[in-house]
Amino acid sequence: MNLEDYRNEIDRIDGELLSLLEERMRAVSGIVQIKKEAGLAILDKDREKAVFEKLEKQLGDSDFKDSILRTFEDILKQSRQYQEAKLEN
Ligand SMILES: C=C(O[C@@H]1C=C(C(=O)O)C=C[C@H]1O)C(=O)O
Repeated sequence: MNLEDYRNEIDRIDGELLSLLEERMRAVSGIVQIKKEAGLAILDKDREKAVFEKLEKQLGDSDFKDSILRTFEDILKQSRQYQEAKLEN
């Protein structure tokens, strides 16, 4: 594959990631409504530990481990920030 081929592949993958991230945020949006009604805390450390344990098990190429896990740390951080903003309103 040449440079353009790889970039086309990245564009396709970015499109898939975008849809999946939107889908994930829609689920987060449902969760924050439940938390709001039940008066539950946004941060759930046990759940986050379980999320990361699952991800580590599913990881295929260990060479990407640190980069991918850091990306998920950001995804969860954004998820919490979104929920905090929703709870403020
Ligand atoms: C979405 C939740 O809220 C927080 C964000 C999480 C996530 O984005 O995966 C996981 C746990 C919580 O700290 C949840 O409680 O499931």
